Amino acid sequence: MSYPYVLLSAAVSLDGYLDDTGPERLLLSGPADFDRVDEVRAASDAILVGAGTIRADNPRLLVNSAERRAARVAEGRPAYPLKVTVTASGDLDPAAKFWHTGGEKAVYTTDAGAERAARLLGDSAEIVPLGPELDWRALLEHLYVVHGVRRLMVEGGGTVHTQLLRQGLADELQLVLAPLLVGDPAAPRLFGPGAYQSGRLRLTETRRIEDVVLMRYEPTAPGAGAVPAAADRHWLRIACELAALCPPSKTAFSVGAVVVAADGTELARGHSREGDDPVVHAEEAALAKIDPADPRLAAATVYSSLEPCARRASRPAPCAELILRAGVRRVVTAWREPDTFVEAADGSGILARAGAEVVVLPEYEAQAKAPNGHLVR
Ligand SMILES: NC(=O)C1=CN([C@@H]2O[C@H](COP(=O)(O)OP(=O)(O)OC[C@H]3O[C@@H](n4cnc5c(N)ncnc54)[C@H](OP(=O)(O)O)[C@@H]3O)[C@@H](O)[C@H]2O)C=CC1
Ligand SMILES: Nc1c(N[C@@H]2O[C@H](COP(=O)(O)O)[C@@H](O)[C@H]2O)[nH]c(=O)[nH]c1=O
Repeated sequence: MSYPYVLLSAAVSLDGYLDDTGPERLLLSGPADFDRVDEVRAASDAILVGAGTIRADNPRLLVNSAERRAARVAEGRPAYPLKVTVTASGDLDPAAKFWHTGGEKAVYTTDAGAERAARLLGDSAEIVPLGPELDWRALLEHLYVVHGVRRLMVEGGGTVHTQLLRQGLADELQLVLAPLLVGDPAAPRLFGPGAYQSGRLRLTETRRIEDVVLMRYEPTAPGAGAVPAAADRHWLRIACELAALCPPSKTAFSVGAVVVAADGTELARGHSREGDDPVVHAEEAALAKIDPADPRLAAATVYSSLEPCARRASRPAPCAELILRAGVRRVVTAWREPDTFVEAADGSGILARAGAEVVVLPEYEAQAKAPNGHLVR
């Protein structure tokens, strides 16, 4: 399953509101920040808002800068990103600006919502029913596969942001804090109550833009079980970057590994042949840096650019076994082991038979293979 990179964008008041309850849209951003938003839009393949935002704001969601549109066209992309909305009711005003400005539009909805939306909108948008309920993963996969969307900007509102963050589907948050207070409990909030992934997000940037502050965050908590979260991709990418640091070898793979606790805390990382050990494997090196009594291991995830090994000549225990002994029960990898050194190595089988979950994210296979090009076809 491949999804676009999902960027949640919003401006909030000091007391955490997205808007007030007045009839006009509350301008939290200033001119320079709206221009930054325009730039982020121009770098996106699609922009999504919930039906509530269409009803409340009547937005156009355009790339306003002619230069940015021209640059998109010069790159062979449409002048405007695809505009996307979600609705369960299908209650969409056909006169809203959303349908009459910009480029292509798509509506993701339920089977029941699709009927009403089709009746109201005619052919002004593609209408995609996703079953009795709207499944966000199915929506993201459809955008990726059918519309070729690789970068999705989500511009709210709170109902939509809350679901994507809770389900571990947001790769990045870009929040602007505006120096004003709304103070009305009936106003919409950025994130609603409920169960989110645990732990702290990673702050990647802060930037003053006139009188507002842009804060960029990345969720860090691994997914649970077989279901990948956006942070799983981040950590697997790090494992692949570590693989590129390995001293080259003609007789062993170059692999990187990271061990991450359920709350997104990195416990250790390692790569093949690191330090003075010419045969150490990435997972072995990473696990050796963690106290075996660390209680976080039981709910941790091991990210390994290559499937953990099943058999070893140079050491008594293969990495699949070391992972199980450490108590880890979730592994995310990019690439199943080819027959180069061991016939039918099946580290995933060893792990799965012992009750561990093995998640393969094939979109990172090329990156995991890159430092091993001389060993595989
Ligand atoms: N400051 C900022 O940066 C921003 C502020 N805003 C503000 O936020 C407010 C709107 O936020 P909010 O009311 O939360 O609305 P949303 O834009 O999040 O839209 C919510 C609607 O989207 C549809 N929807 C959401 N999730 C699902 C799902 N899982 N399945 C099916 N349909 C779904 C439903 O539509 P339906 O009811 O049709 O079934 C739902 O009522 C406005 O006041 C707006 O001004 C919005 C964006 C950015
Ligand atoms: N009020 C507000 C935002 N609101 C967002 O901007 C959308 C309007 O887009 P457009 O009609 O194209 O100008 C609106 O629907 C909502 O998603 N965004 C921000 O960055 N800062 C703000 O202060």
